[in-house]
Amino acid sequence: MSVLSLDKVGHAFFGRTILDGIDLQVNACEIVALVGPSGCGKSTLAHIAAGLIEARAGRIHRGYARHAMIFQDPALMPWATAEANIRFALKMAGVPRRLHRDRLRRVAGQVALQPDDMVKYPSELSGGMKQRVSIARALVTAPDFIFFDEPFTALDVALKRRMQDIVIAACASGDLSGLFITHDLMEAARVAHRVAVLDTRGNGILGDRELVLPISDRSDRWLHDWTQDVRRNDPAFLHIHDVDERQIA
Ligand SMILES: Nc1ncnc2c1ncn2[C@@H]1O[C@H](COP(=O)(O)OP(=O)(O)OP(=O)(O)O)[C@@H](O)[C@H]1O
Repeated sequence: MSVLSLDKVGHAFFGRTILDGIDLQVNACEIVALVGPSGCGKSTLAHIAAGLIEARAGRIHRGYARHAMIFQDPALMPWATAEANIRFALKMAGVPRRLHRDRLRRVAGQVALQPDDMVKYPSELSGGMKQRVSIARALVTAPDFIFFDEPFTALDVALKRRMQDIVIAACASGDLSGLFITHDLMEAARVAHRVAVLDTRGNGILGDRELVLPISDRSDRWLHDWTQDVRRNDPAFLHIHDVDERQIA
């Protein structure tokens, strides 16, 4: 059963078509990664799917109860501690105050934030710690769907891996579904059950591939072989590269 369904979605900015004829489904308890080169419209599509932008064309059906979003920029309130930032999400979600302490403790454990970290302000936290707070802020409201908009693109390789592990563990422990936007095929293969490819010019979904091996069983070797295989043998994936052209411009 699909919990998110995009039907012939299209969008334009100032008369320039960015997305056209996008059909995409995410099923219950499924993480779908959407890959494509920089500028092809992935973030715009995620924002449309999450309801932040109204699509110019097509239909969107959301069958989940509550969603959360994790962006590349953690966008924490600078005047509030890590704990206050996370607690704010609880208040916005209308979670009764008596449940806050328990929820905060649990989510801090999930993202490995220590009590010392929780009382720090964003300016006192490293990039990785800020992203942990942002993941905690998303998880604390107990969403059943998460939109990930290139959340780990700015992080170094080791940190990126740790963050992916947090996401993988969180998804495995709950009935979570999600749409994970990334231009990094290896990341997509690491966190998702299915990888869909957006056309370079946002002109439809070129194809998608199911990853049958359980996420917890995917070794680095397996991930490497899978990405090489789809790049070489699946026409939909031919234009996907691990390198983000913005970094080599
Ligand atoms: N608010 C906006 N106004 C005008 N043009 C926009 C706006 N947001 C995005 N665009 C344009 O739409 C196109 C798609 O942008 P989008 O950010 O969705 O792509 P992306 O695939 O997520 O790229 P990246 O991987 O670099 O984040 C780009 O050409 C971008 O310049």
